[in-house]
Amino acid sequence: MALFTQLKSYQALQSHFEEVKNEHMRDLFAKDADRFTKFSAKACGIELDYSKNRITEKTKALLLDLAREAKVEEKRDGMFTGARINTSEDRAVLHTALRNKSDNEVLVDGQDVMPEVRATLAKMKAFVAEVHDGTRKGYTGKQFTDVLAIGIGGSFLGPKIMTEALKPYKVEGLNVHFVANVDGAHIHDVLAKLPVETTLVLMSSKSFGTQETLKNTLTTKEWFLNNGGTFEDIAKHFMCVSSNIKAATEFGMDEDNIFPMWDWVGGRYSLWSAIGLPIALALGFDNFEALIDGAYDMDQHFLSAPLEENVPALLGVLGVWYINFFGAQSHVLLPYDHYLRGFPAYVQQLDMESNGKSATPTGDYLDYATGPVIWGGEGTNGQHAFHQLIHQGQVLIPADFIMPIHSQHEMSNHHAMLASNCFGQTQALMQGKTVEQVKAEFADKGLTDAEIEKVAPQKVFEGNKPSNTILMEKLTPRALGQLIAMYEHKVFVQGVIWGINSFDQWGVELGKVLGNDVLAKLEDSSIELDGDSSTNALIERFRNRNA
Ligand SMILES: O=P(O)(O)OC[C@H]1O[C@](O)(CO)[C@@H](O)[C@@H]1O
Repeated sequence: MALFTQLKSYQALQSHFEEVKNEHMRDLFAKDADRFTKFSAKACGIELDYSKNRITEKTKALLLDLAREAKVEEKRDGMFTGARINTSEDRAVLHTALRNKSDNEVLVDGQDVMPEVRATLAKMKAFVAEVHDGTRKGYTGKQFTDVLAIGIGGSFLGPKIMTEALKPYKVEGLNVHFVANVDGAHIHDVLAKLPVETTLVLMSSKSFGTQETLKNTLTTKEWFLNNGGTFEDIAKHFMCVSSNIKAATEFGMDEDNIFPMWDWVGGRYSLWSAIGLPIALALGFDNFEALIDGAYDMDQHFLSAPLEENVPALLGVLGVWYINFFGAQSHVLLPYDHYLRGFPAYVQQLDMESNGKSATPTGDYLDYATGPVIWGGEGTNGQHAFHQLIHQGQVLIPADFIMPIHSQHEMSNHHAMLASNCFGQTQALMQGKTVEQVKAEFADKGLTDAEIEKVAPQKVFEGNKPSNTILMEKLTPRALGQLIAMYEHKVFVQGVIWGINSFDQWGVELGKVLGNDVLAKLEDSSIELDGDSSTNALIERFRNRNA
C-alpha cells in the first residue's frame, strides 16, 4: 500500500491547498448564501455544521477522493466483518460487534462472536438487577450502597466519564466511585469514605496485568480484610472484568464473579463490553443499553451513508486537511455542557492512543504527521482561560463545539446564554475583526492616529479559525452513544488515510518496562544504578528520602 503522501489524491490536494490557503471564510460565506446547507450533515441524532471550515466544494471533493483512494470504505467494511486489521497483534477489531443489534453473525476465525456477546450482556443485566434490588448482598446481609470501580486507561475513562456525563439518569441508592492512579492518595481518600459491609468492588483489567489496577485491588482487599471482611466473604464483594480468566482466578477471583471480554476489543473501545458495568450499575441497565443503541445508530450511519454525507468520514478528512496541509498540531474539543466536561479526556485517549503512530504496519516510517494533540474543556469556562490563544495565538487550532439543544435542567435563560456563547465563539473564530473595523471603532472614540496605530494590531482578530459545531437534541444515553461512536469512526477514518494501525499501542510499553526496572532499584538499594546520570540521581534522591 502506498504511503498517504504518495497517493494521487494527496498530490491533487497539495496543489489545491496552494490555491485556497489564503481564502478567508468571511469571503466564502459572503459569496455563498447556501454555505451552511452545502456544508452540514446529519447522522442519526447528531447534526454537524462544518461550514466554518477553510474548505470549498472542490476541497471537500478532493478530500473524499483521498478517503476513497486510501480505501476507507473497504477497510471500514473489513473492520465490521472481523478482518484482522490490528495486524501487529494479529487481532480482529470488533467493538462494533458489542453493539450489533441485528441478527447478523459476526465471525472471527469462522466463529460467530454474537452468542458470547449476548450472553455477557444477559449476565450483566442480571447482575445489575440483583445489586439494585438487593438480591445480591454484602457479607453482613446488607444491600450494597457503593461500588468501587478500579481500572485505568480504557478500563476507566469510558466508565467514569460516561457515568459523569449521564448523571441526571443516575439510579438512587447506589454510588459508584472510581480509582485509577497508583498514587496512594486516590485510593486512600476513596476507601476512607466507603463502608466495608456494603461496598462492591469491581476491578476491570483486560490484561489482568496492569500494575496500577492490581496494586489498587490488593490495597482494597487488605482494607476489606482489615475492616471486618474475611477471606470467605471476598467472593461476595469482589468482581472483575477481564479477558485473562486464568490470571484472574490465580489472583483469587471467584470464577462466577468474572465477566469476560475478548482480545478483539481494544481497551479504549471497550466501554460497550462488561467494562461498562460501572455505567450500568450507576445508571441502570436500560440506560446502558440505550448508550449501546446510540453507538449502533452511528455504526449504521457510518456503514451506509455516502462519504459526502458521512459524518465520521467528513470529520476525519477535515482533520487530515488541517494536520497535513495547514500543519495544525492540535485539535480542541469544547463541549458546551457541564456534564460533558470530561469528554475531551475520553477522546484524548481514544484518538492519541490510536493514532499517535510513526510507522505503517508494513514497516515504513512515516514522513508526515498523524494524530494531533487532543485537548479541551467545557464552555463557557474555557472562554475565560485558553480561548485567547485559539483566537489570537500564532498556531492554528481546529475546534469541535459540542452542544445539546436542550438542557438537562431548564433554569431561566441559562441555556440560551450557554448556546449564545457557543455559537458566538464559532462566529468570532470564523469572521474575526479586521484592522479597519478596529481603527473605525477607535476613531469613533476620539483616539489620535498615533494611539490607534499602536493599539489596533493588538485588537485585531485574524479570524479564519476553523470549527465544527456538533449538535444533539439532548444529552440522553442514546445521543451520547452516537457521539462516542462518531469519534471512534473519525479516528478510524484518519488511521486508514495515514496507513497506520489505530488499534495497537506499543508506545506505552517502554515506559512500563523501565518503570518496573526503576521500582526494583527504588526498593532495593543494593541494585547498582546503571542508567543515565539523571535517572540515577533521581533514584538516589528517592532512596535517601528518609535520610
Ligand atoms: O485493561 P488493562 O489491561 O488493565 O489496560 C488498561 C489500559 O492500559 C493500556 O494498555 C495502556 O497502558 C490501555 O490501552 C488500556 O486501556
